[in-house]
Amino acid sequence: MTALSPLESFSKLSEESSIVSKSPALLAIEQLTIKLQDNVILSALDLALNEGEILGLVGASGCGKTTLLNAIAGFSQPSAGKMSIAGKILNDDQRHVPAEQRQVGMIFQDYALFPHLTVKENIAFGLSKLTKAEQLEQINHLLAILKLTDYQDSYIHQLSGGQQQRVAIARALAPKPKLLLLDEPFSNIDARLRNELMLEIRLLLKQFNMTAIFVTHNKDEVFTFADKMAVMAQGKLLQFDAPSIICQQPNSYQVADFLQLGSWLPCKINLAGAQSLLGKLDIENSHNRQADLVYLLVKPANLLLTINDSTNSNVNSNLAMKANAQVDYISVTEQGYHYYLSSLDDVTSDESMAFNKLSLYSDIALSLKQQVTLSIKPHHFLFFNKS
Ligand SMILES: Nc1ncnc2c1ncn2[C@@H]1O[C@H](COP(=O)(O)OP(=O)(O)OP(=O)(O)O)[C@@H](O)[C@H]1O
Repeated sequence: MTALSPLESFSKLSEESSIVSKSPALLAIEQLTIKLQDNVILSALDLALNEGEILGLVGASGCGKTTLLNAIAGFSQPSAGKMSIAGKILNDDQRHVPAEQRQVGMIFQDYALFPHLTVKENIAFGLSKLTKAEQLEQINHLLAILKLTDYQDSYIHQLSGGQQQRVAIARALAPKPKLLLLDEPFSNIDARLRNELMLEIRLLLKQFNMTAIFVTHNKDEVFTFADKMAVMAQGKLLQFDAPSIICQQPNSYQVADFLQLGSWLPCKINLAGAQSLLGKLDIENSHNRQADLVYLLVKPANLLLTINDSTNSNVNSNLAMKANAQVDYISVTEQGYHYYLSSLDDVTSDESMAFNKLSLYSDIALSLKQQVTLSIKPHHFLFFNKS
């Protein structure tokens, strides 16, 4: 996850906790269905965004993220559903407001800036309805806020990727849209600069109280940039909430698995608790949720590692414990060694309980195929059905 300073985390959390809806949604989408060449691409999708909120849209390739942006921008016509911005209906059974009348700005992945125009001329594009004096005032204001004044007469190829992106944002903000759509805005930015730029642009959008939706393949960008997160799969919205809530309480196996919130331990729940190859897990109300086979979401920090090595004095008390896992994969990361562990063949008679790719970070150096003992720290267990 992209690291935030404590202050940034605090301010982001305060913002997240204050996003409770008090006024009608700026963007309201109800039961939106889009068919392209007779294929249903978006299916009965509901979404509401308040003024000033930034939404990060994630989902596997082909799930319909760009199709949703295009529908909001007015580039494609829904086959059913209703959509409105600031109370103005854009689409319903009778209406389809054309793109140019929607007050929606769009920033494309490659920015689509005009190479033959200067920075200033690029920003002026779309301001033709204003007088020359009004245009100049608006352009100078944006140049100053986006720190582009010194580059106003430069051509696009003379700018860095980050500067080009700021021009694209200035051009999109110039006509004062009610909603800004950004398709993978950070994918062309050098990883080293990305975090800094995201925080800068987030602050800027907040200054304008701009409502925005951005598409990304990188969930870490959502944590840094967005107030809300929408997880999509196969044209449907799986979960929509603040990113911190989705991380702590994913609503399905699919969401937790897509966001890689942890790894999976098969368990069987009966009156005694949850049975797994890492021992019995005490859970509340297990009589309410007896289930054949469920999957426990295991965050790396909740796994405890014991080395099965008689020379290690720290683990003498555990010498009687039998190894239940082996190391399958090792990499070195900032958080220590990263291991994938799988269950040993002889620890279960039931294949369905076997685990693999349990993810664990540790400072202890292990070798491939080394046998270890794993256990789970007691915590609020999250179990999911796979289907
Ligand atoms: N013009 C079109 N005609 C028919 N099908 C289309 C058209 N455009 C997109 N699709 C299909 O719609 C589905 C969703 O595409 P879309 O581009 O919205 O996905 P995405 O989530 O943005 O993907 P990616 O993350 O790869 O950009 C895909 O299966 C795609 O093949």
